[in-house]
Amino acid sequence: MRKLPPGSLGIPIIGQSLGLLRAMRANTAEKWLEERIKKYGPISKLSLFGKPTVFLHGHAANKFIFTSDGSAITTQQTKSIQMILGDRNLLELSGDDHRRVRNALMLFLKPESLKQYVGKMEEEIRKHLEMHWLGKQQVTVLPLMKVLTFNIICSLLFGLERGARRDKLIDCFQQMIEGMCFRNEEDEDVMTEKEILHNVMLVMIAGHDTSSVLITFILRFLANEPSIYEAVLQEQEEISQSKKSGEFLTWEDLAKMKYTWRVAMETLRIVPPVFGGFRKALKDIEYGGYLIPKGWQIFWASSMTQMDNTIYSKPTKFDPNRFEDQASVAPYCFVAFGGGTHMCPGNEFARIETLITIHYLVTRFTWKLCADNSFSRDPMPVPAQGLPVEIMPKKPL
Ligand code: HEM
Repeated sequence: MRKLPPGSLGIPIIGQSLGLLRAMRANTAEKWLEERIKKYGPISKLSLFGKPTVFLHGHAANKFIFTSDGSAITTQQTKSIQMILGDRNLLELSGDDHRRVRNALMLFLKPESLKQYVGKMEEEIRKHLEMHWLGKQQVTVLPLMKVLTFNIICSLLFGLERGARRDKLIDCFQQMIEGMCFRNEEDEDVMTEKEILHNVMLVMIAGHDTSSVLITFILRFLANEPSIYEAVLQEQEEISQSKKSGEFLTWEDLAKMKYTWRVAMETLRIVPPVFGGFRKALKDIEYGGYLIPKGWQIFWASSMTQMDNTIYSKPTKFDPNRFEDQASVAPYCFVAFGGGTHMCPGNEFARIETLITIHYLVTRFTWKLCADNSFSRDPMPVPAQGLPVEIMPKKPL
């Protein structure tokens, strides 16, 4: 007879939701989960957001969740996310429906399309720095990065100005819309109007909130780690010096920003913007000797795997060189972008906007932190006071 995982479902409806939310606000959610793991092991039951839940910890569990075939485990978001994004967004879809909608979205997010956006993103970043950073002595980074990443995603999705660059971009965007509005052999629309709307909403939200947190925390780590800052600066100065004044960055320049991307990955490891996620068991599942009953929620947490000292030595140390040889990072151990069929399709987009922004920030400004290093989760990480910094310009934009 298979048994349920250890742990308690807590009081009806509320269960442990308040405890976890409180811990997230206080930035002690990792500790909260660690205590569970110590007490019950890597598989335990609890009750979150009104549903019986099994919390699974570790890279083997990540693999199990991300690679499970759609007939056993499906994605499921909390009611509040469903209400904001609608029930036909990618995160809610599985199987053929998910493949169809995701393929349409990938027309916009694939590397060949992304190559066209480098100049457009750079324009947005320069404009942003001119408007919000130049001439200021102090800025608050997180809200500004939210404005920037929102403007980038809006400008790429909707705000195409006249000119040769627009003509190029419009082709890509048109491809995405055509992909979404494509008709199959039976002359049916590949995506319904509702799916187009729900997924544009998803890209707008998923595409700016996460990257803004990443860029903000990179700035915080760079301010605290002078030798790492120097190495990033050197990499970016070399690229800057190879260009004529005002010349745009190219796809090849971005490929040279290897160390800067390692810094970004280490930031994503220690402060993943997405703490974890939810799935739902579609049938009774056996895992690790326990039963996960049909209909129960499954909860995974990226932070827990990425701070596991059996995977990353001295996990609290900020060390970008861990990612020098990316092949040495075992599968399902770096899950800031998730994994499997629902793995973030915007990871390359995020990489490009992050690298260009950091390029401009380190080559044009220096900054000093004006608040302590604490942060809370809401549910995304929010640094103390939004990360106010004192800034000094180095050279014109
Ligand atoms: C640092 C930046 C980012 C991080 C850390 C991040 C993280 C994630 C994670 C963890 C998931 C998987 C959720 C799950 O499996 O439950 C996800 C999914 C998704 N992300 Fe991102 N993301 C980032 C940037 C972006 C950007 C820039 C876009 C779009 C331009 C985007 C669009 C999406 C979409 C559409 C999904 C749903 C995919 C699916 O269900 O098939 N993300 N993201």
